[in-house]
Amino acid sequence: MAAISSSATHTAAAGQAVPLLRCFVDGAWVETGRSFDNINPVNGRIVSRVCEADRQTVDAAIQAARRASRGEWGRQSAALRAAALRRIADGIEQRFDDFVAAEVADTGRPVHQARSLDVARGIANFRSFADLIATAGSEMFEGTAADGSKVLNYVARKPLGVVGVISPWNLPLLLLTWKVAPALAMGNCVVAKPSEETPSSATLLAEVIEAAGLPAGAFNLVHGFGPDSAGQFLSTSPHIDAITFTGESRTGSTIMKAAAEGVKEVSFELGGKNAAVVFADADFDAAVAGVLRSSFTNSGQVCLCSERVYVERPIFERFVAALAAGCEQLRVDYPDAPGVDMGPLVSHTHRDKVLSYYALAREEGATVVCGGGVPSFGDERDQGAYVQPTIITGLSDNARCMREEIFGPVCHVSPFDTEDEAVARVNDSAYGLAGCVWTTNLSRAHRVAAQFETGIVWVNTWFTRDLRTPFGGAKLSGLGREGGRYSLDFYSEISNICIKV
Ligand SMILES: NC(=O)c1ccc[n+]([C@@H]2O[C@H](COP(=O)([O-])OP(=O)(O)OC[C@H]3O[C@@H](n4cnc5c(N)ncnc54)[C@H](O)[C@@H]3O)[C@@H](O)[C@H]2O)c1
Ligand SMILES: O=C/C=C/C=C(\O)C(=O)O
Repeated sequence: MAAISSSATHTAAAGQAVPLLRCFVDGAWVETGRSFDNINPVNGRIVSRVCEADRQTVDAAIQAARRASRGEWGRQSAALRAAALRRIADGIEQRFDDFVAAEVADTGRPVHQARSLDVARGIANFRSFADLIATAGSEMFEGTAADGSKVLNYVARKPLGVVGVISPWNLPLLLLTWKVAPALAMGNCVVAKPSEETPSSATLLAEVIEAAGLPAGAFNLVHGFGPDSAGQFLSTSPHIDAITFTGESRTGSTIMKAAAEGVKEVSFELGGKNAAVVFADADFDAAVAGVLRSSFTNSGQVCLCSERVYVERPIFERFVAALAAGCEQLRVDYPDAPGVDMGPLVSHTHRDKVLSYYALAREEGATVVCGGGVPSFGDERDQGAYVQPTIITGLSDNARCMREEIFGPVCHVSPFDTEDEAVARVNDSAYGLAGCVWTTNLSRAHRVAAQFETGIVWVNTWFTRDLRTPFGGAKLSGLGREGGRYSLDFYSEISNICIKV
């Protein structure tokens, strides 16, 4: 288990001592009257106990952030804020193994993924926004007043003030820092509420930010759940200036209703039902490997994963056979097992949701090409939240399994005959987050990608990220874009100043 130095000790029901993860408010570690178990999904054992922030604790965090936003942090120069972000990045790097252990304990993901993706991106997120604010200029327009004298118009960016950050459990550190880094970079103060499923790396982040010497109140961490808990207390508070949220679309809708009350700025990264389209002219082996990655990475618990795969008919049977062969070779195992490809789902609750879709697929008439159940290990992992990676075919596009986000290691493969048919079927979705196109025809790549009603399209690759680009979804998949200057715009109050020279 990670060395979470800020934790106290809790005696669990079975009598064993486990860490008690605390909230971080106004520069102090705070215990609250209520707490909840944090469970390791590999074996169902308790990892730690977590303090649940009540309304008073959340309000205290918001008030501390407000004081700090009126203090030095909000007035810091961009150079000093960039230096602070770099200290945070360095602090994560120095405790790299602690962060890896935290992510693995909470999620059961492969250690190699926690190293190469989750923690690496936590560092990169802070460094990329430090670099950006250190070099980002602003706009200036020269003009002429009515009396003929010269006027200068320039754009000024000021902090919004207090930003609420609510993040999900699937890529805990990556997604929390993807919001916290730009929010702090732009001089805001933050109250962060990580998912109740994954509190450990967020707690370590608070330790690193504390050690980096940011003023008390600049960053606050409140643990808890959504409804009637810290998430709701934060998102409905009239004393925050903006809310940035990543999670399910229906949760986003709930938060948006609350934000409407005070006309709060919102940025939403929500659900998806992403499609991959494989043309007959694709590099066959690359497409098979790419769809295996885009369907089963992180046990399918990535918002960008392909749950719908459309394959041009001439190669459909061969592609399904090759994909199934690859799926059956995926190693489902302990996080540190040699060659492990996939760990458990994040919780028993989520496993039951995914298994309910495996059952629904059968009810809707699907053919289960491989997987479709729960692996049997004959050891403690049978008390974990493992499911088999699964491929299904044979459903109509109107089936629930083709329209609802499952968020597990499963994809449905359908044949198509024409490019226009493929595009129409991809876009026939309430979601619009990401898409993938596999083809060696350059004109077709550009033509098809431009027609996807999604915020992101990858061609002959997947989840390749340039942090300067706009990231976000259309339709039910989100509101706004973050990344590069798009984040600077969201996390700033932008004003125009006109000076008669
Ligand atoms: N678009 C993206 O970039 C992106 C990235 C990752 C995950 N996601 C989506 O997130 C979902 C999985 O994450 P999840 O299960 O944690 O989502 P979720 O909506 O259940 O919870 C997300 C966060 O919101 C909090 N929350 C829940 N209800 C709330 C409420 N009423 N008020 C305030 N806060 C509330 C939770 O405690 C958690 O911290 C999937 O739909 C996935 O597609 C999207
Ligand atoms: O599960 C969704 C993954 C989101 C990834 C990002 O937000 C990113 O790569 O910046």
